[in-house]
Amino acid sequence: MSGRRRYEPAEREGLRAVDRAFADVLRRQDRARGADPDERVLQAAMLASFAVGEGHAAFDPARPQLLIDDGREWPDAEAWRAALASSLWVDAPQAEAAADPAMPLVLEGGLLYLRRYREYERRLAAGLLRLAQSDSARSDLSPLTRTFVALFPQARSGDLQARAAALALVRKLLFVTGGPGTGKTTTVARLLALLVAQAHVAGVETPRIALAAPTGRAADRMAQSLARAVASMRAAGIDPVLCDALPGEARTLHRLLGPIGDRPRFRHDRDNPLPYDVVVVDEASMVDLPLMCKLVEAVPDGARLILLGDRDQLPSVEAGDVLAAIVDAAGEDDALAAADAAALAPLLGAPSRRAPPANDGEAAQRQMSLFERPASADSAEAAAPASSPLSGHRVQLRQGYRQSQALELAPLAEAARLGDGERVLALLQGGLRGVAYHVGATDPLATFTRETLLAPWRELATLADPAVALEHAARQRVLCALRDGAQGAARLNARIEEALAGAQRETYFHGRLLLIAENSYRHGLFNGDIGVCLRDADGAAVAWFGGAGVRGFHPATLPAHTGAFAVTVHKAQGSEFDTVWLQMPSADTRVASRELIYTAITRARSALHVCADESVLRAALSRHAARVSGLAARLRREM
Ligand SMILES: Nc1ncnc2c1ncn2[C@@H]1O[C@H](COP(=O)(O)OP(=O)(O)OP(=O)(O)O)[C@@H](O)[C@H]1O
Repeated sequence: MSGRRRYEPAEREGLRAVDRAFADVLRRQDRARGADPDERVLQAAMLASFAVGEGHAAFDPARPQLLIDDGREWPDAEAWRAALASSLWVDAPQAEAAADPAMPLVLEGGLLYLRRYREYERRLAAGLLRLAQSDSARSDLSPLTRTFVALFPQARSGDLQARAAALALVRKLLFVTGGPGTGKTTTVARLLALLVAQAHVAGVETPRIALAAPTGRAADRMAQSLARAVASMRAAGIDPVLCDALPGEARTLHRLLGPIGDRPRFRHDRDNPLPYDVVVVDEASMVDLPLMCKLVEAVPDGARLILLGDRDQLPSVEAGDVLAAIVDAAGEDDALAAADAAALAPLLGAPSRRAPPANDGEAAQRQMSLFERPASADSAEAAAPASSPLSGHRVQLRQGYRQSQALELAPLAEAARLGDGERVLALLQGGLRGVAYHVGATDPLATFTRETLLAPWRELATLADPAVALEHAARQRVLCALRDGAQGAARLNARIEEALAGAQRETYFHGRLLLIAENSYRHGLFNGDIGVCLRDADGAAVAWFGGAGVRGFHPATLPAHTGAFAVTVHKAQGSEFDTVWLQMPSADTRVASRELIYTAITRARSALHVCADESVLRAALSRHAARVSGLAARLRREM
């Protein structure tokens, strides 16, 4: 949304003024109509408001400690829910019905929602189920076999990338998930070429394809990765007609949906859907509940939505843990259902020769499930649960392909993903190529690391060419768990600036890195965009940004921005850097989680420095960035 800033994590243990004001309004209205306010209801109302600020979709009366963990006594969850159920402020609509707009709160599935967020969740679930239930009519896929084999030579040996692409032919809704470098973009390039080929075989128009991502930076990366994937398809001899049909640019989701000034509504919605046949969204873990709802509603009937992402990354800063909820609803298992296996057999390989005739139902099912198991690492998987409408809509890519000679990241990322603190510490202490562990370090500017940290930025300050400086600007970042505090991004950034340019520095000194903190369509600058300040020959400061060409701005005209030598891990989502310094706080904080550490370390391309106390790392790795949400239950139709 133009002009809106993203909330960043701060160490905050108390309700906000806005949460108290909400309860005060309800209290005054209770009194105005002569009723005695029920303090348990008002307290829950405050917590429901606070919960949204903390990234939850709702407040769970059984888990108030997720929000405020100061040892206080809380009401009994069932008694609390009973009080809420009898309150005039709380609606309890049927699962698929809209809540009463006169009621500010909704109690559903044991969770207390602000009505607006309950509606986002309900509408999102309805939108996803609409797409999931409108799968393509089954057609004979044999005419695509030759193209498919050219695109996926490993298809018949259980290649999950091939499976994802094949499923896209029969699904209107598909989630392709996997860690960094597992080939999500590569798969999508090939999958899109396959969809184009399918249209050509069917004699229908080439599908209109849109690529989008939550931030400008992520959209740029998506476009670049896709361009590389298309170049490698051309080199492999894929039909140039298919390659030419793929889009060359990716947009932010806001741009795709079409903002209307600063209003929260978009030009494209259910009544005015997007003019595309295929919409692909990268970095889906960063998309929050309201935006995902608006996106899904804007996808027209009959069009495809393909979401790419890594569910182990931090959830969106704002409310909702949407990708994780979707993946939970789809089930961890991605074995092919029998009907899909049969439909995709011309591409992925025929069912076993021992397969019985198709009319032998039960036996066919048994035989098919032998065939369906992927030949890869997942052969131990159980059959896909048939219960969820989303099962069979997700493929999890598991093999990492991005090899770095310099950085041995994979075992560390895997241990962090699993929250295995002992293994992470053993790996860090044992020494991994490209990884430096500064045990107990609370300050990357301390003498023994100071010059290593500052050297790349001192070099940046010697550059004059904006394009070269911008390329250099992406090389190194300090990533912090928090924005505030001694090890927070704000203070560290200021100290790095002082170390580079002195206490008396000008605000826009030569070589200063900038981070845009809000979307501005007027400038074509977006939350998360990184720029660099350079002084021209006359000493005037110009802030340079990449994206659609190299563009210079007078710093005074920029939208809200901060320094960018040190940023929060949240702000770094969707970006990669040659060198990452992860600075953990000196004491444990509930903001630090395994998802935060996993996200931070997987931003590194060739070098990683970890500055952390062992106990802080252990505590963070033992914690999930848990979010309260009813989305998975709604998608499984359990709510
Ligand atoms: N099947 C494959 N065989 C060989 N190399 C592959 C394969 N799939 C992907 N790669 C290579 O692995 C690298 C990472 O691929 P890609 O960018 O598609 O991954 P990604 O999952 O989209 O990464 P990210 O999470 O960073 O966006 C690329 O260099 C790509 O060429």
